[in-house]
Amino acid sequence: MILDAIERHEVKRQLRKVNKWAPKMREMSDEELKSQTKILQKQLADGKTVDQILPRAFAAMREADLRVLKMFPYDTQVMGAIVLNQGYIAEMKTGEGKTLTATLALYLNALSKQGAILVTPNAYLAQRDEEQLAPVYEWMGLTVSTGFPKDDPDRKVRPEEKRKWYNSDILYTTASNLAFDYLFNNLAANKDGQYLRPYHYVIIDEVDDVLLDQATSPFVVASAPMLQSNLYRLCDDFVRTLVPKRDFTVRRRDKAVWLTYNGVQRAEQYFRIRNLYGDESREVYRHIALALRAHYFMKNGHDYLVERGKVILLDETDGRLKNGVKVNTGLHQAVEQKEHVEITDNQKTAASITFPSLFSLFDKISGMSGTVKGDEDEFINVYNMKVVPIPTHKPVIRKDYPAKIYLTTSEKLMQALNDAIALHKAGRPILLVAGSVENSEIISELLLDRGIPHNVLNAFNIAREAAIIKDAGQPGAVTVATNMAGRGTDIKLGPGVKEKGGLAVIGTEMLPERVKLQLAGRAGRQGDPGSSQFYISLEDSYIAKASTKRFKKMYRKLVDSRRKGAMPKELKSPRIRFSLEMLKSRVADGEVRSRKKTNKYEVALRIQRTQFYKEREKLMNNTRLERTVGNWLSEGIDDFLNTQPEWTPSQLQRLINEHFTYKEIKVPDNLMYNRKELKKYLEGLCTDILKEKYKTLINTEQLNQFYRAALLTALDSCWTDQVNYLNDLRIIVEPWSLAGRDPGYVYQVKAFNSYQNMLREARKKAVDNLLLSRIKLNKKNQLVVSFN
Ligand SMILES: Nc1ncnc2c1ncn2[C@@H]1O[C@H](COP(=O)(O)OP(=O)(O)OP(=O)(O)O)[C@@H](O)[C@H]1O
Repeated sequence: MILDAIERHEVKRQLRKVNKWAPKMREMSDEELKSQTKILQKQLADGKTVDQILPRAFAAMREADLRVLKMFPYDTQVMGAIVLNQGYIAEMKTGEGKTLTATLALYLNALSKQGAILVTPNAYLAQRDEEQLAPVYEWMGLTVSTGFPKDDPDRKVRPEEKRKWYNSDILYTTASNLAFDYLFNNLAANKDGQYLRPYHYVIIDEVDDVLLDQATSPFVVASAPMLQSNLYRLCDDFVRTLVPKRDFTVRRRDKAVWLTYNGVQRAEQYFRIRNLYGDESREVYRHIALALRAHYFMKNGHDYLVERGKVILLDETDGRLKNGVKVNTGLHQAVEQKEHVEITDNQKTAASITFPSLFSLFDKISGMSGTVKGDEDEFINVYNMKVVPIPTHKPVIRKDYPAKIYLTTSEKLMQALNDAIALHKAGRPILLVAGSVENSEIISELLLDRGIPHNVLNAFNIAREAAIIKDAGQPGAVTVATNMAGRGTDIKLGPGVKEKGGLAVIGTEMLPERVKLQLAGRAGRQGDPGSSQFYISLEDSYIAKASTKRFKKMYRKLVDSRRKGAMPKELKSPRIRFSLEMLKSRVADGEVRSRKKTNKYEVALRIQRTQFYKEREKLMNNTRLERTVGNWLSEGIDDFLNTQPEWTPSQLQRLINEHFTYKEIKVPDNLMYNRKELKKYLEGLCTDILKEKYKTLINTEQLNQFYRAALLTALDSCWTDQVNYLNDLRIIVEPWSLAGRDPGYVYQVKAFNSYQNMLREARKKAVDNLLLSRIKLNKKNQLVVSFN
């Protein structure tokens, strides 16, 4: 509390300073105002700190916002921006104008010419914000860009173009584009393929979505397809024979499912294996776990769609299609098997990163959102970010009615529809929110039956999103949407709508608290009137997923009384309301636990990734690799020789033909078969083979190029295996808890050892690449290397 007070005091002190500058900025001509950018940049160059120039910079940008965008950031918005500059989270209610708030903090932090990035949860918002705000940044002499092609998001982009984006002073992008670019930048074969500069400052818009809700899905870059495993089919068949409870246990709250003793025995019989938990059955166990997850946690129309023979995953929090996200390697394939569609190639993970790891790479990170209340502790503990609440500019007058609860889905929908239609007849625009794509279509049909014209916004018609939102605030407009129309969507009210009571948000499903608040927040923005009303049934999927024995008992009792007829449709008992609250908080706790678990696992990967990328970067920038090559060869040879205590001539011959040269080599008869002599001989052999290769090359630059390609290829392929191993390891260590051991601990030990092994493997692979590769020059005298 005391800290909060100090914080508030500091924010107010800065705000006063900004306001003091305001009249001076107002008097300036446009040219004088624009020249502030150069003046402030010079002040920074002369040694002033960002905090010292904040008042003048904010005041200048604020005046620019007024002149160019015709909006003057309110005091509350300046306060929000001060918090953003401190590297904290500004908690600003929905509709308070976070988009405009960010302009101040981005401008200030871009002045040092190291780049300032604003991350939004989806491309629609990034593009909308960039287009709206580019005029003011450019007016002030800064460059701005989006971090993806605006014409066609799927267009392949060359490194030069990306470099231009990332060199802009200000960049608007999505967290997933940022993650992919980071991974690809670090997979580049040479400097020309890279485009990133060190990360400086980032504002994460809707920070709870990015750092909490999406914290557990890793972003994955895939490489060569793995051999398709028929284990998907076998395990799918097997899982269909299992009986819940007897053979396996499902714990929905943290999405865990495991075989019981009985289930393990059945598996061992079915697959004719001795020990399901043994190393040799690792893959069988993993595929059974995947099949169980596909069957018990992934629901068609909710978690994924099957469209034209393809399974497409849906984002749980915002109902959008997930691009490139794999929930867990292999789950996608397990779902495809369950749905009997063609199984896509399961690709090997070449690189992967989670958002928390990605953002830990920035010098300064800040965030904003309207729904961070209740998660302050997690932000402080995990990210060291304080949450600072910002007052609203005008009081919020939106009416949030308590949820109406029903027994069945159809009762709930009928009531929601009746109420919606009444409001529609009164001329208010309605946003009718469905819990899934499937339900949005059902609601749409019901509306059609009643002759109510409306728009539908779901993952199927994302292309029309901007147009649909534009109409959504007109008098009498009805928009049916999944929770895609949540975060960030700004519905502008049409003429006369305020007088009629503003936008009415009608939710038709029980939702996690933050998603619900975001949806309600589409109405009553900027002090406008508006309302929100949610309709819940005890059959909602949120409830089904989290239900307990006690809850189910209560449900059955209610069904009984309903049969007897004596019950009103709306359930008003405080006990039911209370049980639902309990259920909600249990789900939230489960999510916190699951994030903790993921973060714990991610730590090992994060440390290894940083270390690996550092090594890789060093190799890539080294222009004289002879010494490194010499060391790697020497270590690689040691590793080969260490694989057995004694060597016979025929074994040595085989080693040479497998890893050194395909040619017939005559090993001298007088060679002593001890380690020292063998190593000396093999090193000599390496030198000869390499010398032979050099003859093809024309200069030392080409030699270095060859070395680099050989070593990087070796490192990358071993790293790919390592990332896949770590991914699999998460599932594999789970049964250790049955043996009373902490799976997290087992994971860390195994992960650490495997990194050392990977480095050794890379040395050996490098020997192969250096010696067994074929090199030639093409017609333009460029080097062409082919590895096996
Ligand atoms: N200072 C201002 N003066 C006038 N209008 C403003 C001002 N600031 C914001 N607005 C308007 O308020 C509306 C809401 O702003 P915005 O969409 O940025 O809110 P938000 O805080 O991002 O909401 P959400 O939490 O839903 O993402 C927009 O229409 C914007 O143009």
